[in-house]
Amino acid sequence: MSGCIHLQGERVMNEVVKTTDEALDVDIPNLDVGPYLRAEAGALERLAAQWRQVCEEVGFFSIQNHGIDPDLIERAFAASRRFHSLPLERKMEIPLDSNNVGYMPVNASMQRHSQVEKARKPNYNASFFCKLDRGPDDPAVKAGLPFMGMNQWPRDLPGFREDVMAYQNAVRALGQKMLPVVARSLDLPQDFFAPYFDPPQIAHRLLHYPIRNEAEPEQFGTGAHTDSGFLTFLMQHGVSGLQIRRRDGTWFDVPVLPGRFVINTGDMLRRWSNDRFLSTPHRVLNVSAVERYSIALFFDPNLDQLIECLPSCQGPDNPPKYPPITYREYFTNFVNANYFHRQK
Ligand SMILES: O=C(O)CCC(=O)C(=O)O
Ligand SMILES: [Fe+2]
Repeated sequence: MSGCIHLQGERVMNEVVKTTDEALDVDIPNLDVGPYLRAEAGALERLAAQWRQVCEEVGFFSIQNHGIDPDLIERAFAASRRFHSLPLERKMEIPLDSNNVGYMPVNASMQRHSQVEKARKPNYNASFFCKLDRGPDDPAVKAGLPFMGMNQWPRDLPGFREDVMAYQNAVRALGQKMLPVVARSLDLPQDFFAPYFDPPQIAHRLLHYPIRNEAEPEQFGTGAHTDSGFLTFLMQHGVSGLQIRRRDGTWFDVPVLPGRFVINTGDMLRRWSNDRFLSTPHRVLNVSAVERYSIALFFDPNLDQLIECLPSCQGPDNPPKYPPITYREYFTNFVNANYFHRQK
């Protein structure tokens, strides 16, 4: 199987990918980021060319040789299992708050922001959300800036915060390292994105998909949607369920790729790039007989930066399609539409 995955990655790289449908016949494309991270000569430009192709044609891909310690990943999943195994009352001591951090039980959100298809049922996943771990003296916390407050941590769960934050810090650092690749893939100077991610807006989500009631049709763990931001780094853990929509409207089952991150590009990058990069619809259906765990880290621009059509994605024949917007405005609309606690 892994040979097959590798060959598929090469096929996608060596031939021109024509459509999402063709690209998604066996696997999502895979990019080896190792040579770039080792600073090998020419690796940045080679990776940027591959990155451009998969973002223009598929919007979803995996990466290998990303340098994140497998033990750290295991510890993060162990922490997630320990948290989600707590009694509901314990988890509800830290309910998802106005900054969108804390615990959200099943059936407490619905993909209403999505243009993909009309959501008919709430999402059947429970999630622990956290962001950058700001302290009480952080200027953003003191100023009460929305979505930039302090995290809510469960009591009496030794090591949970440490393991979750170690994972977040590692993936965040990887996100920062990918910025020059995204910049070069869009024909921009390497350091173009740096000021927009100083610091980034992080949403870190430990997802738990309980076993589904098979009698319930359309009981999606996560309904069809596109992600709101820039890059999503997803780690699955043994159990599949993620599906990507092909252009013909059929759904492709993403295999579980041990140790590899699945990366997808989100709405803000699509808009920033004047629709050059995709924000591909996806959903989760846990058809297995076991619970599913995944960890999503949304690596997004600073909320207060103005996102204006990139200079390399416009021209006389290709005027900007969207007015400038802050990520704060876009994200606030997204959260208000999708999360029930925002409607109270
Ligand atoms: O759990 C997954 O595999 C995907 C989750 C997802 O798409 C999301 O949280 O936006
Ligand atoms: Fe998503």
